Amino acid sequence: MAEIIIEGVTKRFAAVEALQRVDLAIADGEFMVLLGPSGCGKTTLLRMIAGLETPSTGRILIGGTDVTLLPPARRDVGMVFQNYALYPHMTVRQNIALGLKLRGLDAAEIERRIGFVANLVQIAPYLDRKPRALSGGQRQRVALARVIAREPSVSLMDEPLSNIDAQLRTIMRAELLRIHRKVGMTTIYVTHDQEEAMGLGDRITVMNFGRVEQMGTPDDIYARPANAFVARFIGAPRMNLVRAAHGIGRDVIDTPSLRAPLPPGVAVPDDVLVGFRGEDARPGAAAPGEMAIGGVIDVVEHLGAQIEVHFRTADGQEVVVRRPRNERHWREGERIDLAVPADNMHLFDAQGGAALRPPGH
Ligand SMILES: Nc1ncnc2c1ncn2[C@@H]1O[C@H](COP(=O)(O)OP(=O)(O)OP(=O)(O)O)[C@@H](O)[C@H]1O
Repeated sequence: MAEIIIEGVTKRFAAVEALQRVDLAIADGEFMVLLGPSGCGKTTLLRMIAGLETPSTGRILIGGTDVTLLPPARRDVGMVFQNYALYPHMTVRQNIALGLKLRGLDAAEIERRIGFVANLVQIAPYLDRKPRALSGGQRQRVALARVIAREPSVSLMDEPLSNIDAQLRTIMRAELLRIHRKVGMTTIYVTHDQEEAMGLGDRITVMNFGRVEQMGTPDDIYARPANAFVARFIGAPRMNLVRAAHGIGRDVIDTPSLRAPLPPGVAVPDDVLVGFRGEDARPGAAAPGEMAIGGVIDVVEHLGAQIEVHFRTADGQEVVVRRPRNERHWREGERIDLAVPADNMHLFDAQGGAALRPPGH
């Protein structure tokens, strides 16, 4: 069992509080993604799980053992870094074999494991090459192979695909998932790329300023963001957040930009952000119970299968919608009404950013 528990972990570097009381539980065999903007503390948290940093306060447990003060070598974790960290003077085979020799495995077992991982990540033809004779993607696979061959119960990955071109990255992402399904080790994967996070994670932990903003399945985080930060960070294009600082009635918000029904049972303050995703707004009049929003088309961008249309609402706020290519002709300068189903509407407190939901949701 390699369940990982992070309990009240903080980390201070002089004046910087890199992590502020982080609590997390990662299940055995889970693929957990740590996602957040640059500087939010993802790498610091990963390095603490690896044993390369010590928490200022709190505890870390791996498989039920308190490892907070254990050195990296005694934690049974493998780490894949952004820069691969392969030994340049050794062949691929020697790079993979090194850690296995250090663990005292015999030659036959080392050969067996090299054969297995080379097959798994498809590097068999390159086993006798040095890293410099490999492409970025091939080096990446070697770095992965090296970790998998050790059979650690936990594997930690820090932006391992960031140096790979976009096309190969998509292939590698699918490969990572395939390998994870086969090998099943508990994996923690750091990225600032929300698309990568959505594609890979069984669950995602969204971080900001050293804090956990939300933890949940990709669908949870996409469909039920806990606050305005998560709503903006997940999804491309970003969720539209239209400010409504007045016009808030008992069961409807009515501003120059929009008219939106309020779900029953929600206590709504005087200053809210009304959120909806660009793909959930369709052109046309709102049916009863739907949200209506109007604006003038500012810019139209053709993206291939879809068209991204930027609007300006009556009170000057920007709204972006994404619609199928052939749905209609969008003319810059045209006035348009949009409708959003009530289920696709999100409400956030404009002050703290917390999602406003009826009790029990
Ligand atoms: N050794 C250190 N000394 C001082 N400050 C540090 C140290 N390591 C990290 N920090 C600070 O802690 C904060 C979190 O850094 P961290 O590297 O964990 O962020 P990150 O989310 O991984 O960012 P990125 O995506 O840019 O790698 C940052 O403000 C960083 O400057």
